[in-house]
Amino acid sequence: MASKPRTLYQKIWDAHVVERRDDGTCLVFIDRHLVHEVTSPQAFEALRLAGREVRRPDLTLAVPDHNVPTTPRMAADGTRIPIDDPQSAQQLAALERNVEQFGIRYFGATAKEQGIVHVVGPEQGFSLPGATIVCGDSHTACHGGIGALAFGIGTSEVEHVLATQTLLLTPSRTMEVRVEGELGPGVTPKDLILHIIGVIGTAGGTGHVIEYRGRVFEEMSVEGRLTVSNMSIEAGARAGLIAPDDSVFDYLKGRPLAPQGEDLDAAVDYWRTLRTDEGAEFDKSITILARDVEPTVTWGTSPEDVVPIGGTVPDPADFADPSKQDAARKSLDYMGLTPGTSMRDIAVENIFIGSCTNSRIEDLRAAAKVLRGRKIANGIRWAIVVPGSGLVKLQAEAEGLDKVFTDAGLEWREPGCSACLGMNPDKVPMGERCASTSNRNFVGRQGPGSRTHLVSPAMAAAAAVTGRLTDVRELEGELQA
Ligand SMILES: CC(C)[C@H](C(=O)O)[C@@H](O)C(=O)O
Ligand code: SF4
Repeated sequence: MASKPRTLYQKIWDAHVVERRDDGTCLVFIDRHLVHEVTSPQAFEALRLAGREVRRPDLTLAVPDHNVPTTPRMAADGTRIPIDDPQSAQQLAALERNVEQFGIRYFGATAKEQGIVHVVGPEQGFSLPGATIVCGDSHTACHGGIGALAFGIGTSEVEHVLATQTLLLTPSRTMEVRVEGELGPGVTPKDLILHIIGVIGTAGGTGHVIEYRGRVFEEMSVEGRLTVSNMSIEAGARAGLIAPDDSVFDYLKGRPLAPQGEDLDAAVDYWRTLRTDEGAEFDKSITILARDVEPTVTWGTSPEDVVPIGGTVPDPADFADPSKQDAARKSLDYMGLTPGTSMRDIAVENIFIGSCTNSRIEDLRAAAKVLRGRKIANGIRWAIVVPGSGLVKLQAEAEGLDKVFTDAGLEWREPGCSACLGMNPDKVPMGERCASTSNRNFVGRQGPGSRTHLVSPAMAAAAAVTGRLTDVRELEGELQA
Protein backbone atom coordinates (compact mmCIF):
# COMPACT_ATOMS: atom_id res chain seq x y z
CA MET A 1 0.00 0.00 0.00
CA ALA A 2 1.32 3.42 -0.93
CA SER A 3 2.03 5.57 2.09
CA LYS A 4 -0.15 8.57 2.79
CA PRO A 5 1.08 11.76 1.07
CA ARG A 6 2.89 14.01 3.52
CA THR A 7 3.81 17.68 3.63
CA LEU A 8 7.43 18.77 3.90
CA TYR A 9 6.80 19.65 7.55
CA GLN A 10 5.43 16.20 8.31
CA LYS A 11 8.41 14.51 6.68
CA ILE A 12 10.92 16.45 8.75
CA TRP A 13 8.85 15.97 11.88
CA ASP A 14 8.46 12.21 11.40
CA ALA A 15 12.20 11.85 10.80
CA HIS A 16 12.94 13.39 14.20
CA VAL A 17 10.38 11.93 16.59
CA VAL A 18 12.17 9.84 19.20
CA GLU A 19 9.09 8.94 21.21
CA ARG A 20 5.36 9.61 20.89
CA ARG A 21 3.53 10.04 24.18
CA ASP A 22 -0.10 9.26 24.97
CA ASP A 23 -0.94 12.92 25.51
CA GLY A 24 0.04 13.76 21.92
CA THR A 25 3.39 15.32 22.75
CA CYS A 26 6.51 13.98 21.12
CA LEU A 27 10.12 13.86 22.14
CA VAL A 28 11.94 15.28 19.14
CA PHE A 29 15.63 15.09 18.29
CA ILE A 30 17.28 18.44 17.66
CA ASP A 31 20.00 18.46 15.00
CA ARG A 32 21.37 21.95 15.52
CA HIS A 33 21.33 24.35 18.44
CA LEU A 34 22.31 27.98 17.99
CA VAL A 35 23.12 30.00 21.07
CA HIS A 36 23.47 33.74 21.68
CA GLU A 37 24.21 35.86 24.71
CA VAL A 38 20.68 37.00 25.58
CA THR A 39 18.75 33.78 26.20
CA SER A 40 21.49 31.37 27.27
CA PRO A 41 23.02 32.52 30.61
CA GLN A 42 20.34 31.05 32.89
CA ALA A 43 20.31 27.82 30.88
CA PHE A 44 24.05 27.31 31.36
CA GLU A 45 23.76 28.29 35.00
CA ALA A 46 21.09 25.65 35.54
CA LEU A 47 23.31 22.99 33.95
CA ARG A 48 26.13 24.05 36.21
CA LEU A 49 23.94 23.82 39.30
CA ALA A 50 22.71 20.39 38.29
CA GLY A 51 26.25 19.23 37.55
CA ARG A 52 25.33 18.39 33.95
CA GLU A 53 27.34 18.54 30.73
CA VAL A 54 26.18 19.74 27.33
CA ARG A 55 24.99 16.53 25.67
CA ARG A 56 26.18 17.32 22.13
CA PRO A 57 28.57 20.26 22.03
CA ASP A 58 29.32 19.23 18.43
CA LEU A 59 25.74 20.14 17.46
CA THR A 60 25.86 23.48 19.25
CA LEU A 61 27.19 26.79 17.93
CA ALA A 62 27.39 30.02 19.90
CA VAL A 63 27.92 33.59 18.77
CA PRO A 64 27.37 36.99 20.40
CA ASP A 65 25.20 39.33 18.32
CA HIS A 66 22.56 41.32 20.24
CA ASN A 67 24.76 43.17 22.70
CA VAL A 68 27.89 43.75 20.65
CA PRO A 69 28.54 47.35 19.63
CA THR A 70 29.00 47.75 15.87
CA THR A 71 31.92 50.13 16.24
CA PRO A 72 35.45 48.67 15.94
CA ARG A 73 36.17 45.92 18.48
CA MET A 74 39.90 45.62 18.07
CA ALA A 75 42.52 48.31 18.59
CA ALA A 76 45.40 48.79 16.12
CA ASP A 77 47.69 46.82 18.45
CA GLY A 78 45.36 43.80 18.26
CA THR A 79 43.93 44.18 21.75
CA ARG A 80 40.22 44.09 22.34
CA ILE A 81 38.35 47.34 22.89
CA PRO A 82 36.25 46.92 26.05
CA ILE A 83 32.46 47.31 25.85
CA ASP A 84 31.24 50.44 27.66
CA ASP A 85 27.81 49.24 28.71
CA PRO A 86 28.30 47.12 31.87
CA GLN A 87 25.32 44.85 31.21
CA SER A 88 26.38 44.09 27.65
CA ALA A 89 29.96 43.49 28.78
CA GLN A 90 28.64 41.07 31.38
CA GLN A 91 26.44 39.20 28.85
CA LEU A 92 29.41 38.71 26.57
CA ALA A 93 31.72 37.66 29.36
CA ALA A 94 29.13 35.13 30.55
CA LEU A 95 28.81 33.62 27.07
CA GLU A 96 32.57 33.37 26.74
CA ARG A 97 32.85 31.64 30.09
CA ASN A 98 30.03 29.24 29.26
CA VAL A 99 31.31 28.17 25.85
CA GLU A 100 34.72 27.57 27.33
CA GLN A 101 33.52 25.58 30.28
CA PHE A 102 31.10 23.47 28.22
CA GLY A 103 33.34 23.09 25.18
CA ILE A 104 31.07 24.70 22.61
CA ARG A 105 32.09 25.94 19.16
CA TYR A 106 32.21 29.71 19.36
CA PHE A 107 32.77 32.67 17.08
CA GLY A 108 33.69 35.48 19.47
CA ALA A 109 33.17 39.21 19.01
CA THR A 110 36.45 39.68 17.12
CA ALA A 111 36.32 36.53 14.98
CA LYS A 112 35.76 37.09 11.27
CA GLU A 113 33.00 34.46 11.34
CA GLN A 114 31.06 36.35 14.03
CA GLY A 115 27.69 37.78 13.07
CA ILE A 116 23.97 37.55 13.66
CA VAL A 117 23.21 33.99 14.65
CA HIS A 118 20.69 33.55 11.81
CA VAL A 119 23.16 34.78 9.24
CA VAL A 120 26.03 32.70 10.60
CA GLY A 121 24.12 29.36 10.71
CA PRO A 122 23.43 29.02 6.97
CA GLU A 123 26.67 30.79 6.02
CA GLN A 124 28.77 28.22 7.87
CA GLY A 125 26.74 25.29 6.57
CA PHE A 126 25.76 24.57 10.17
CA SER A 127 22.08 24.95 9.26
CA LEU A 128 21.07 22.23 6.83
CA PRO A 129 17.93 21.23 4.91
CA GLY A 130 15.71 18.77 6.73
CA ALA A 131 17.39 19.50 10.05
CA THR A 132 15.57 20.48 13.22
CA ILE A 133 17.18 23.74 14.34
CA VAL A 134 16.44 25.68 17.49
CA CYS A 135 17.72 28.83 19.14
CA GLY A 136 16.48 30.91 22.04
CA ASP A 137 15.34 33.49 19.52
CA SER A 138 12.10 34.02 17.65
CA HIS A 139 13.71 34.68 14.27
CA THR A 140 15.13 31.18 14.13
CA ALA A 141 12.32 30.77 11.58
CA CYS A 142 14.90 32.26 9.19
CA HIS A 143 16.63 28.94 8.62
CA GLY A 144 13.42 27.54 7.11
CA GLY A 145 14.58 29.32 3.96
CA ILE A 146 16.98 26.45 3.29
CA GLY A 147 14.38 23.83 4.16
CA ALA A 148 15.15 23.30 7.84
CA LEU A 149 12.46 23.00 10.49
CA ALA A 150 13.68 25.88 12.61
CA PHE A 151 11.97 27.64 15.46
CA GLY A 152 12.59 29.80 18.49
CA ILE A 153 12.51 28.38 22.02
CA GLY A 154 12.50 29.81 25.55
CA THR A 155 15.39 29.73 27.99
CA SER A 156 14.13 26.65 29.87
CA GLU A 157 13.97 24.81 26.55
CA VAL A 158 17.48 26.02 25.75
CA GLU A 159 18.53 24.26 28.93
CA HIS A 160 16.62 21.12 27.92
CA VAL A 161 18.31 21.01 24.52
CA LEU A 162 21.74 21.66 25.98
CA ALA A 163 21.23 18.81 28.44
CA THR A 164 19.51 16.24 26.20
CA GLN A 165 19.62 17.37 22.53
CA THR A 166 15.85 16.78 22.47
CA LEU A 167 12.68 18.76 23.10
CA LEU A 168 9.17 17.80 24.13
CA LEU A 169 6.86 19.30 21.50
CA THR A 170 3.34 19.11 20.18
CA PRO A 171 2.99 18.84 16.40
CA SER A 172 2.03 22.05 14.59
CA ARG A 173 -0.72 22.52 12.07
CA THR A 174 0.35 23.17 8.49
CA MET A 175 -0.38 26.18 6.34
CA GLU A 176 0.36 26.67 2.68
CA VAL A 177 1.09 30.14 1.37
CA ARG A 178 1.05 29.72 -2.37
CA VAL A 179 2.28 32.60 -4.50
CA GLU A 180 1.12 32.58 -8.10
CA GLY A 181 2.88 34.40 -10.93
CA GLU A 182 6.01 36.53 -10.91
CA LEU A 183 7.16 39.51 -8.91
CA GLY A 184 7.43 42.76 -10.85
CA PRO A 185 10.67 44.72 -11.32
CA GLY A 186 11.88 46.40 -8.14
CA VAL A 187 9.76 44.07 -5.97
CA THR A 188 11.91 42.04 -3.60
CA PRO A 189 11.45 39.08 -1.22
CA LYS A 190 11.10 41.60 1.65
CA ASP A 191 8.19 43.30 -0.11
CA LEU A 192 6.62 39.91 -0.69
CA ILE A 193 6.78 38.82 2.94
CA LEU A 194 5.54 42.22 4.17
CA HIS A 195 2.64 41.89 1.74
CA ILE A 196 1.91 38.33 2.89
CA ILE A 197 1.86 39.42 6.55
CA GLY A 198 -0.46 42.27 5.56
CA VAL A 199 -2.84 39.72 4.02
CA ILE A 200 -2.83 37.04 6.71
CA GLY A 201 -2.19 39.29 9.72
CA THR A 202 0.12 38.81 12.68
CA ALA A 203 -2.12 36.05 14.04
CA GLY A 204 -2.77 34.38 10.65
CA GLY A 205 -0.15 31.71 11.14
CA THR A 206 -0.71 31.00 14.83
CA GLY A 207 -0.12 27.33 15.68
CA HIS A 208 0.99 26.60 12.11
CA VAL A 209 4.17 25.97 10.22
CA ILE A 210 3.93 27.87 6.94
CA GLU A 211 5.25 26.34 3.75
CA TYR A 212 5.83 28.94 1.03
CA ARG A 213 5.14 27.45 -2.36
CA GLY A 214 5.12 28.48 -5.98
CA ARG A 215 7.55 29.34 -8.75
CA VAL A 216 8.51 32.62 -7.12
CA PHE A 217 10.30 30.71 -4.39
CA GLU A 218 11.91 28.24 -6.77
CA GLU A 219 13.38 31.18 -8.67
CA MET A 220 14.29 33.13 -5.55
CA SER A 221 17.89 33.27 -4.31
CA VAL A 222 18.73 31.46 -1.08
CA GLU A 223 19.25 34.85 0.59
CA GLY A 224 15.76 35.92 -0.46
CA ARG A 225 14.26 32.71 0.88
CA LEU A 226 15.94 33.34 4.23
CA THR A 227 14.41 36.84 4.27
CA VAL A 228 10.92 35.46 3.63
CA SER A 229 11.13 32.64 6.13
CA ASN A 230 12.69 34.94 8.75
CA MET A 231 9.48 36.92 9.07
CA SER A 232 7.17 33.88 9.40
CA ILE A 233 7.17 34.58 13.11
CA GLU A 234 5.71 38.04 12.44
CA ALA A 235 2.74 36.25 10.89
CA GLY A 236 2.36 34.33 14.15
CA ALA A 237 3.69 31.08 12.69
CA ARG A 238 5.85 28.62 14.57
CA ALA A 239 8.17 28.32 11.59
CA GLY A 240 8.46 28.84 7.85
CA LEU A 241 9.64 26.36 5.24
CA ILE A 242 10.69 26.46 1.63
CA ALA A 243 11.46 23.13 -0.06
CA PRO A 244 15.21 22.82 -0.61
CA ASP A 245 16.44 22.53 -4.19
CA ASP A 246 19.62 22.84 -6.26
CA SER A 247 20.04 26.51 -5.34
CA VAL A 248 20.27 25.49 -1.69
CA PHE A 249 22.54 22.51 -2.37
CA ASP A 250 24.88 24.72 -4.43
CA TYR A 251 24.80 27.38 -1.72
CA LEU A 252 25.87 24.84 0.91
CA LYS A 253 28.66 23.24 -1.13
CA GLY A 254 32.05 23.97 0.41
CA ARG A 255 30.71 25.73 3.50
CA PRO A 256 32.97 24.83 6.44
CA LEU A 257 30.44 22.97 8.59
CA ALA A 258 28.38 21.39 5.78
CA PRO A 259 28.95 17.77 4.75
CA GLN A 260 31.68 17.41 2.13
CA GLY A 261 32.39 15.04 -0.76
CA GLU A 262 30.54 11.72 -0.62
CA ASP A 263 28.79 12.76 2.56
CA LEU A 264 27.38 15.75 0.73
CA ASP A 265 26.25 13.59 -2.19
CA ALA A 266 24.43 11.28 0.21
CA ALA A 267 22.91 14.23 2.03
CA VAL A 268 21.73 15.79 -1.24
CA ASP A 269 20.06 12.50 -2.21
CA TYR A 270 18.09 12.67 1.01
CA TRP A 271 17.42 16.41 0.76
CA ARG A 272 15.83 15.87 -2.66
CA THR A 273 13.09 13.82 -0.98
CA LEU A 274 12.14 16.82 1.17
CA ARG A 275 9.16 18.06 -0.82
CA THR A 276 5.49 18.06 -0.08
CA ASP A 277 3.97 15.01 -1.79
CA GLU A 278 1.34 15.40 -4.46
CA GLY A 279 -2.04 15.18 -2.73
CA ALA A 280 -0.75 16.03 0.76
CA GLU A 281 -3.19 18.20 2.65
CA PHE A 282 -2.52 21.42 4.53
CA ASP A 283 -4.72 22.48 7.43
CA LYS A 284 -4.96 25.92 5.92
CA SER A 285 -4.11 27.32 2.51
CA ILE A 286 -4.00 30.80 1.02
CA THR A 287 -3.03 32.09 -2.39
CA ILE A 288 -1.29 35.39 -3.09
CA LEU A 289 -0.97 36.88 -6.55
CA ALA A 290 2.58 38.07 -7.11
CA ARG A 291 1.41 40.84 -9.41
CA ASP A 292 -0.44 42.43 -6.47
CA VAL A 293 2.84 42.95 -4.62
CA GLU A 294 4.37 46.43 -4.81
CA PRO A 295 7.39 47.80 -2.96
CA THR A 296 5.84 47.74 0.50
CA VAL A 297 6.28 49.85 3.64
CA THR A 298 4.76 49.81 7.11
CA TRP A 299 2.84 52.75 8.54
CA GLY A 300 2.11 51.48 12.06
CA THR A 301 3.58 49.58 14.98
CA SER A 302 2.78 46.05 13.85
CA PRO A 303 4.36 44.23 10.89
CA GLU A 304 0.85 43.70 9.47
CA ASP A 305 0.40 47.48 9.12
CA VAL A 306 1.58 47.53 5.53
CA VAL A 307 0.72 49.59 2.49
CA PRO A 308 2.20 49.81 -1.03
CA ILE A 309 4.62 52.72 -1.31
CA GLY A 310 2.15 54.45 -3.64
CA GLY A 311 -0.53 54.34 -0.94
CA THR A 312 -1.54 56.59 1.92
CA VAL A 313 -1.68 56.38 5.71
CA PRO A 314 -4.98 54.60 6.42
CA ASP A 315 -7.89 56.10 8.33
CA PRO A 316 -8.58 54.05 11.49
CA ALA A 317 -12.31 54.54 10.86
CA ASP A 318 -11.96 52.44 7.70
CA PHE A 319 -11.12 49.27 9.63
CA ALA A 320 -14.16 47.06 10.13
CA ASP A 321 -13.09 45.63 13.48
CA PRO A 322 -13.38 48.09 16.43
CA SER A 323 -10.29 46.66 18.13
CA LYS A 324 -8.33 47.22 14.89
CA GLN A 325 -9.65 50.80 14.78
CA ASP A 326 -8.41 51.36 18.25
CA ALA A 327 -5.01 49.79 17.55
CA ALA A 328 -4.65 51.89 14.38
CA ARG A 329 -5.43 55.08 16.28
CA LYS A 330 -2.80 54.27 18.88
CA SER A 331 -0.31 53.35 16.18
CA LEU A 332 -0.81 56.57 14.26
CA ASP A 333 -0.52 58.57 17.43
CA TYR A 334 2.77 56.88 18.29
CA MET A 335 4.01 57.19 14.71
CA GLY A 336 2.99 60.84 14.51
CA LEU A 337 1.08 60.29 11.27
CA THR A 338 -2.19 61.67 9.90
CA PRO A 339 -4.64 59.55 7.86
CA GLY A 340 -4.53 60.30 4.15
CA THR A 341 -0.86 61.35 4.10
CA SER A 342 0.90 59.97 1.07
CA MET A 343 3.53 57.45 2.20
CA ARG A 344 5.97 59.14 -0.17
CA ASP A 345 5.61 62.41 1.76
CA ILE A 346 6.89 60.90 5.00
CA ALA A 347 10.33 62.26 5.84
CA VAL A 348 12.82 60.00 7.63
CA GLU A 349 15.92 61.05 9.56
CA ASN A 350 17.49 57.63 10.03
CA ILE A 351 18.37 54.73 7.79
CA PHE A 352 19.19 51.24 9.04
CA ILE A 353 20.33 48.60 6.60
CA GLY A 354 20.95 45.37 8.49
CA SER A 355 19.36 42.69 10.75
CA CYS A 356 18.88 38.96 10.25
CA THR A 357 16.16 39.77 7.73
CA ASN A 358 18.27 41.81 5.33
CA SER A 359 22.02 41.89 5.99
CA ARG A 360 23.32 39.22 3.66
CA ILE A 361 25.51 40.03 0.67
CA GLU A 362 22.63 40.20 -1.78
CA ASP A 363 20.86 42.76 0.44
CA LEU A 364 23.95 44.93 0.56
CA ARG A 365 24.35 44.67 -3.21
CA ALA A 366 20.73 45.76 -3.68
CA ALA A 367 21.23 48.79 -1.44
CA ALA A 368 24.57 49.67 -3.06
CA LYS A 369 23.04 49.51 -6.52
CA VAL A 370 20.70 52.34 -5.58
CA LEU A 371 23.36 54.33 -3.69
CA ARG A 372 26.18 54.10 -6.22
CA GLY A 373 27.15 57.60 -7.30
CA ARG A 374 24.51 59.21 -5.09
CA LYS A 375 24.56 61.03 -1.74
CA ILE A 376 22.27 60.76 1.25
CA ALA A 377 19.81 63.66 1.59
CA ASN A 378 20.46 66.61 3.91
CA GLY A 379 17.70 65.63 6.29
CA ILE A 380 19.29 62.26 7.05
CA ARG A 381 21.01 62.45 10.42
CA TRP A 382 22.10 58.86 10.85
CA ALA A 383 22.49 56.16 8.22
CA ILE A 384 24.26 52.89 8.93
CA VAL A 385 24.93 49.70 7.05
CA VAL A 386 25.55 46.71 9.30
CA PRO A 387 26.63 43.51 7.56
CA GLY A 388 25.14 40.31 8.97
CA SER A 389 28.50 38.69 9.60
CA GLY A 390 32.22 39.31 9.36
CA LEU A 391 32.30 37.17 6.23
CA VAL A 392 29.54 39.22 4.61
CA LYS A 393 31.56 42.29 5.55
CA LEU A 394 34.72 40.94 3.90
CA GLN A 395 32.80 39.93 0.79
CA ALA A 396 31.16 43.34 0.54
CA GLU A 397 34.55 45.03 0.93
CA ALA A 398 36.04 42.81 -1.76
CA GLU A 399 33.28 44.04 -4.05
CA GLY A 400 33.84 47.67 -3.08
CA LEU A 401 30.36 48.04 -1.60
CA ASP A 402 31.68 49.60 1.62
CA LYS A 403 33.13 52.40 -0.50
CA VAL A 404 29.80 52.92 -2.27
CA PHE A 405 28.13 53.30 1.13
CA THR A 406 30.72 55.59 2.70
CA ASP A 407 30.97 57.73 -0.47
CA ALA A 408 27.20 58.19 -0.28
CA GLY A 409 27.52 59.26 3.37
CA LEU A 410 26.47 56.11 5.21
CA GLU A 411 28.48 54.52 8.01
CA TRP A 412 29.95 51.05 7.47
CA ARG A 413 29.83 49.02 10.68
CA GLU A 414 30.89 45.81 12.35
CA PRO A 415 28.39 42.90 12.30
CA GLY A 416 25.62 42.42 14.86
CA CYS A 417 21.92 42.98 15.55
CA SER A 418 22.59 46.71 15.87
CA ALA A 419 19.60 49.04 15.52
CA CYS A 420 17.18 46.17 14.90
CA LEU A 421 16.53 46.39 18.61
CA GLY A 422 17.82 48.68 21.32
CA MET A 423 20.15 46.25 23.14
CA ASN A 424 23.38 47.96 22.09
CA PRO A 425 24.47 51.55 21.43
CA ASP A 426 22.78 51.76 17.97
CA LYS A 427 19.46 53.46 18.62
CA VAL A 428 17.05 55.71 16.77
CA PRO A 429 16.45 58.91 18.77
CA MET A 430 13.12 59.60 20.46
CA GLY A 431 10.43 60.82 18.05
CA GLU A 432 12.58 60.27 14.95
CA ARG A 433 11.75 58.05 12.03
CA CYS A 434 13.81 55.26 10.56
CA ALA A 435 13.51 53.46 7.23
CA SER A 436 14.69 50.08 8.44
CA THR A 437 15.32 46.74 6.75
CA SER A 438 14.63 44.88 10.00
CA ASN A 439 11.55 42.84 10.86
CA ARG A 440 9.79 44.54 13.76
CA ASN A 441 8.28 48.01 13.96
CA PHE A 442 7.06 47.63 17.55
CA VAL A 443 6.75 50.58 19.91
CA GLY A 444 10.23 51.46 21.14
CA ARG A 445 11.87 48.67 19.16
CA GLN A 446 14.75 50.75 17.81
CA GLY A 447 15.06 52.81 21.00
CA PRO A 448 12.55 54.59 23.27
CA GLY A 449 10.12 56.68 21.19
CA SER A 450 11.66 55.53 17.88
CA ARG A 451 9.39 55.27 14.83
CA THR A 452 10.13 52.43 12.44
CA HIS A 453 9.08 51.97 8.82
CA LEU A 454 9.95 48.48 7.61
CA VAL A 455 11.26 48.35 4.04
CA SER A 456 13.52 46.35 1.71
CA PRO A 457 17.24 47.22 1.37
CA ALA A 458 16.66 48.92 -1.99
CA MET A 459 13.83 50.97 -0.50
CA ALA A 460 15.96 51.95 2.51
CA ALA A 461 18.65 53.11 0.11
CA ALA A 462 16.09 55.08 -1.90
CA ALA A 463 14.84 56.76 1.31
CA ALA A 464 18.43 57.65 2.17
CA VAL A 465 18.84 59.42 -1.16
CA THR A 466 15.61 61.45 -1.01
CA GLY A 467 15.16 61.83 2.76
CA ARG A 468 11.64 60.43 2.61
CA LEU A 469 9.94 57.12 1.93
CA THR A 470 10.39 56.61 -1.81
CA ASP A 471 9.42 54.21 -4.55
CA VAL A 472 12.81 52.81 -5.54
CA ARG A 473 11.50 52.16 -9.04
CA GLU A 474 11.44 55.91 -9.64
CA LEU A 475 15.12 56.20 -8.77
CA GLU A 476 15.97 53.19 -10.87
CA GLY A 477 14.05 54.74 -13.76
CA GLU A 478 11.86 51.71 -13.80
CA LEU A 479 8.59 53.35 -13.00
CA GLN A 480 5.91 51.33 -14.64
CA ALA A 481 3.07 52.76 -16.65
C1 LIG B 1 16.51 39.01 22.26
C2 LIG B 1 15.79 37.89 21.55
C3 LIG B 1 15.31 36.93 22.56
C4 LIG B 1 14.72 38.42 20.62
C5 LIG B 1 13.91 37.33 19.93
O1 LIG B 1 13.57 36.30 20.47
O2 LIG B 1 13.56 37.46 18.80
C6 LIG B 1 15.35 39.31 19.56
O3 LIG B 1 16.22 38.63 18.73
C7 LIG B 1 14.28 39.99 18.75
O4 LIG B 1 14.40 40.02 17.52
O5 LIG B 1 13.34 40.51 19.33
S1 SF4 C 1 18.83 41.03 14.04
FE1 SF4 C 1 17.00 41.68 15.12
S2 SF4 C 1 15.48 40.16 14.73
FE2 SF4 C 1 17.43 39.29 14.19
S3 SF4 C 1 18.07 38.18 16.00
FE3 SF4 C 1 18.97 40.23 16.11
S4 SF4 C 1 17.49 41.42 17.28
FE4 SF4 C 1 16.43 39.57 16.65
